[in-house]
Amino acid sequence: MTATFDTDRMAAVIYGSEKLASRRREISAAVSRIPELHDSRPLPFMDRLEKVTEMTRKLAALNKHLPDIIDPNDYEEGLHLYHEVMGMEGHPLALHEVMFIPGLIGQGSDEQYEKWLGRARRREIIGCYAQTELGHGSNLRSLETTASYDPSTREFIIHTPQITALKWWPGALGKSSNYAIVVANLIIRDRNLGPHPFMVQLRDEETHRPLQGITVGDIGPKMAFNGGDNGFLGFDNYRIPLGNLLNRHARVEEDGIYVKPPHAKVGHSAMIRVRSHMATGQAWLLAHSLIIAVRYSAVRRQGFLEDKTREVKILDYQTQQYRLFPSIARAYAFIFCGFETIRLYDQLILDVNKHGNTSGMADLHALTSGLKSVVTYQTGEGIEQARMACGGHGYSMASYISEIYGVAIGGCTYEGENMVMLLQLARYLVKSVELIKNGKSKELGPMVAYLAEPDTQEKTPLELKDYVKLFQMMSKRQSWKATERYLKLVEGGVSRDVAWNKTAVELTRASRLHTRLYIMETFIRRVSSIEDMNLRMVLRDLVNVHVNYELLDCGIYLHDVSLLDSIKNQLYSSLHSLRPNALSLLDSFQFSDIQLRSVLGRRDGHVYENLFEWAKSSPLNVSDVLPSVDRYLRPMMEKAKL
Ligand SMILES: CCCCCCCCCCCCCCC/C=C/C(=O)SCCNC(=O)CCNC(=O)[C@H](O)C(C)(C)COP(=O)(O)OP(=O)(O)OC[C@H]1O[C@@H](n2cnc3c(N)ncnc32)[C@H](O)[C@@H]1OP(=O)(O)O
Ligand SMILES: Cc1cc2nc3c(=O)[nH]c(=O)nc-3n(C[C@H](O)[C@H](O)[C@H](O)COP(=O)(O)OP(=O)(O)OC[C@H]3O[C@@H](n4cnc5c(N)ncnc54)[C@H](O)[C@@H]3O)c2cc1C
Repeated sequence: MTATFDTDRMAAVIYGSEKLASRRREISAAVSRIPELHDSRPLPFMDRLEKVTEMTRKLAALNKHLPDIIDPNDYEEGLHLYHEVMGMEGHPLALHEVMFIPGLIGQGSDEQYEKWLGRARRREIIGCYAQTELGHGSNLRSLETTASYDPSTREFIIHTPQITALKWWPGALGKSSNYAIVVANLIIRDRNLGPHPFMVQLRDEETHRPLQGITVGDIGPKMAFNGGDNGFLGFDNYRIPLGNLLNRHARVEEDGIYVKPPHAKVGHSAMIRVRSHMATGQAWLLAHSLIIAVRYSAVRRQGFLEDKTREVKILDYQTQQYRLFPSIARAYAFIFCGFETIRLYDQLILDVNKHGNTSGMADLHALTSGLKSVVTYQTGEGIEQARMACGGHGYSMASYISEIYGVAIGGCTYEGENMVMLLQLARYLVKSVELIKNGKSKELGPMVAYLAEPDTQEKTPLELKDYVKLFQMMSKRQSWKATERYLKLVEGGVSRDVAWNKTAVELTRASRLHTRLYIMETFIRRVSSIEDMNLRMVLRDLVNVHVNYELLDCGIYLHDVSLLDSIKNQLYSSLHSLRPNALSLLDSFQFSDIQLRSVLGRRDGHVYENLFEWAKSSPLNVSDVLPSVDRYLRPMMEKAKL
């Protein structure tokens, strides 16, 4: 089937500009010409140590070739080059670019930039972000690592009081990093001033051996990210200079006077940054799995429809389309709302760092808390459907989908466990409803203004604005329902914390609906702004799949469920309309075969030949008879014959 649009033009929409889309193609082509940058053999055949070694080898090779391939100051080009060469299984710089440098930029003073930023950017030093501990990840107020100020030497003494205080999980901490931003409780004269970020050297810059007073290592294999070295870290009264508290916002004077930051949570900026970027990151992961599944579904033939002389492509089955197409729509929706969220984050950082204006922090915190939770969960769902859509071959590592799944669902946990983050957004929604109840609707931010709208009669949606209206109504009702349930318990004498816990499931439902509404609205807004009519029409088909699917999926929140019948019919017809363009919508992401690392999803479509070659290359097939057969199996069978 031929598509009705040009994939290069769609790539420009996906990546935000024609220039970046074409630079991505050039970068992929450049990488394909440099064998040193390719995996030396398929990653799924490697054990953990081999993977870590392979990632480190490629990283060093990449560092060498990088200036010939990209403009080192261009973040987007760099990101693409990294994804192409390093893939998604982790590497020594994984946290350096994502949290260490941004953490330093967000929290460090100009003087501290002078000291560490250039060195970090040149990769003279490698850093990570060490916050989570063995005993606590979500509840930052209970972190146990301390940084006690000693005015006599103008030093902080960093200490791990017990095993639960060991830092645990930080990416690239175990074996690669020689520096870390360590989040520890600042203690001055026995007063605990809460978690603050400190720049800490962990290893000797010459020998790479841990410094005296530091215990550091790898935490072992994980569901994914096994090319990376997530680590543990302990401190035994380890001293660092006063100047190592990252002090753009909070300061300690030499005599121990504490100067507090303009907002209590301004030190969380590195986390907010990652959360703001997660919607686009997860969209790429979802798109990775979908292109594998859709390419395969366009090759695989199984069973018959009308024509009994030729089996049908499995992509023509309505169930296959229902399984895959709503996720294609979500991948696009996540990208568009992701870009919008990144813009909001960039604006906030400018406001905070340049003008000391922190007024936008609560809004962005609420938004990104909900967004990271909904997007990671739905991405996981979509990838798992993509795997099942490939039948048995999806289960093989040749598809690479299980690796993508493992990486993606890590996002449900890191940067704030999803339930915990949904409850953060819920605090914002409850406060908003309380404002309305107290006659202060004018104080509502634009994203929650709909919570004050009166209920109207539900009617079959005909235009996109009708879908938005219905979604707003469902979301509003759930926010009100959850808030009223919570307030009733409080009014009945239950403590706020217990009342909150007794309402928590309803609160998370409200957060999900609010976030899904935001995703839907940004998707519609972006598609409506596209000038190229050809592209806009295709994306409009995708939006149709999205709005109908989302509404059906949330149908239990409607009062009049009879509406669902017509929505179902609209969904089935929009799936059918999308079929000719489904593959090209994913080809528009322009992932190279090198980047995809999937035998099943290669561009050439020679699925069976490629699978057979892959199987033959299995290390188990190096000899016809394995030593384990000689050692155990044959003697066992011989014995049975006696
Ligand atoms: C193309 C190919 C693609 C390939 C892609 C490959 C992708 C792979 C990507 C890999 C990247 C991997 C990177 C992973 C890195 C992971 C790193 C980490 O996980 S770092 C550790 C992260 N940890 C967390 O996120 C911890 C979660 N917990 C918290 O954030 C907080 O504790 C909390 C938000 C749950 C609560 O905060 P707390 O400080 O305890 O606040 P209070 O309860 O006291 O609340 C008071 C008040 O403040 C508000 N609040 C909280 N945080 C913020 C904030 N940041 N900004 C503004 N306001 C905030 C909170 O809501 C309360 O408000 P109130 O008005 O009182 O209701
Ligand atoms: C792949 C990966 C990479 C990571 N990288 C880093 C890193 O680079 N640096 C770093 O510092 N950390 C990192 N982490 C750690 C990560 O940030 C934490 O695991 C995460 O914040 C969750 O904390 P936790 O593990 O303590 O879970 P817990 O908080 O113990 O969660 C366990 C369960 O308890 C529930 N729960 C907890 N609190 C509440 C509550 N208040 N209300 C309701 N339910 C609750 C949760 O919903 C969850 O179901 C990484 C983790 C992973 C998986």
